[in-house]
Amino acid sequence: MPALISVETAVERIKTHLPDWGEESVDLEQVRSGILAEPITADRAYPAAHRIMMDGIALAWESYNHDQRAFKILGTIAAGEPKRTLTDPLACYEIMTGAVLPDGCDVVIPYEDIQISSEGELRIAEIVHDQAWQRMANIHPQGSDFNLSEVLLRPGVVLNGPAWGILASVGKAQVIIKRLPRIQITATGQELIPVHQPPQPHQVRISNPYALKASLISHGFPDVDLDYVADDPELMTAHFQQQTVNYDLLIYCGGVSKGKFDYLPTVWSQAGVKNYIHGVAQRPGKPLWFGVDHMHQTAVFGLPGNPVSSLVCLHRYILQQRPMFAQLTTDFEFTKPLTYFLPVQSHVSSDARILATPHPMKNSGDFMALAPTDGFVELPADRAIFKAGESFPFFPW
Ligand SMILES: Nc1nc2c(c(=O)[nH]1)N[C@H]1C(S)=C(S)[C@@H](COP(=O)(O)OP(=O)(O)OC[C@H]3O[C@@H](n4cnc5c(N)ncnc54)[C@H](O)[C@@H]3O)O[C@H]1N2
Ligand code: MOO
Ligand SMILES: [Mg+2]
Repeated sequence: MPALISVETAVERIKTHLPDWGEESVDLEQVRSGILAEPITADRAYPAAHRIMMDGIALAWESYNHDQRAFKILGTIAAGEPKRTLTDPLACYEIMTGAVLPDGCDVVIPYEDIQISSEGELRIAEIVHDQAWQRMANIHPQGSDFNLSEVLLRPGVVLNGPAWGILASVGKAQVIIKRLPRIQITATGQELIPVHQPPQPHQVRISNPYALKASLISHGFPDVDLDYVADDPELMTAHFQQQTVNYDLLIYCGGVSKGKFDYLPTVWSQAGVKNYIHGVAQRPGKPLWFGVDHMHQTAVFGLPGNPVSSLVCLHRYILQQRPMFAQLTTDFEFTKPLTYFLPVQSHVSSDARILATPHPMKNSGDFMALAPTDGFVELPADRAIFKAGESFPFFPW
């Protein structure tokens, strides 16, 4: 293993060398998570016409302003009808939320403030609660949200609920997004057995791939397959050569440290993968390996096999989460010159601070210690004492 690099250098190298997996067009009907890859502009003014905001009556504000309070009702206008015209300023239309304001009208009085009476065919709306309405009250003016061609969403935004609603509103039936990587997670290790088999004392059930896949899915990477390869350089080489063609991101766990059976770094190098990281000054996760098979545009991560190490490395380096900040609730000490990823249980205080209670694990194989936690904080390498009340980057699971 070469000299250890810092967490910041590792993050920078990944950012620099991670392949660009291009773009793809998705159908609006396939709504899913993703990153927008094109600018989205307003296809017309929003709203496209003066839009009614309250069910009630539409009339000429000048008449109201001249103290007229009773208006003959000429008809009823629903949302979805083309624009009408009020020619008699002493009259009004009943009108519904979402309808287009008729020409000749410039105020809407809600039903709550009027009374309607009938004399034969004639129907009269009388304003009974006067709220000193201004011109255009209860009307959402044309173009008051956005003008034609204004940029609504920029490339790079995360497609969340509001974004998909905007895409639908502007008629984007097809949208260009960043292509998500096809991901395979491969477990390695002679000691591993499938989950449904009873383990002997020298065996452990394969658990890392399930934890990693769950985190990938919950952070917007749905396309994840699982696999296993034995600790055998020939099998590992064959596995890599086959899978680098099928996937964009190959995540292996285990087999990247200094052991006699940690073959993967050699296997990858001999298969032409350019190595950018092997060893980061951090705990857990020190033996982290990262490289790129430039011929196939495949990113290759070797996550250290200890379960807490692989999960922390996935979150810190592959998911590229933007951290929040959280305050420690108790003092914590870690004296080695390594960045320390400390599992924490978080909660939000009544004054809107995220509080992080440390749940240190005994070692990086102690996966069960993560049960009460919901993420980890990153404690810098150049300090040993971390005080209650201090804030640090917080990465939720
Ligand atoms: N001489 C040294 N030894 C070790 C060093 C070192 O710097 N010098 N680093 C240690 C650290 S730190 C870690 S972390 C581990 C990482 O080792 P590997 O990536 O080679 O992982 P393995 O040896 O294959 O496994 C380690 C441990 O994790 C368990 N494991 C692996 N895969 C799974 C899985 N899919 N599900 C559940 N558990 C898994 C495995 O059984 C081992 O117990 O190396 C240290 N050694
Ligand atoms: O860093 Mo290893 O990940 O301590 O167990
Ligand atoms: Mg090992």
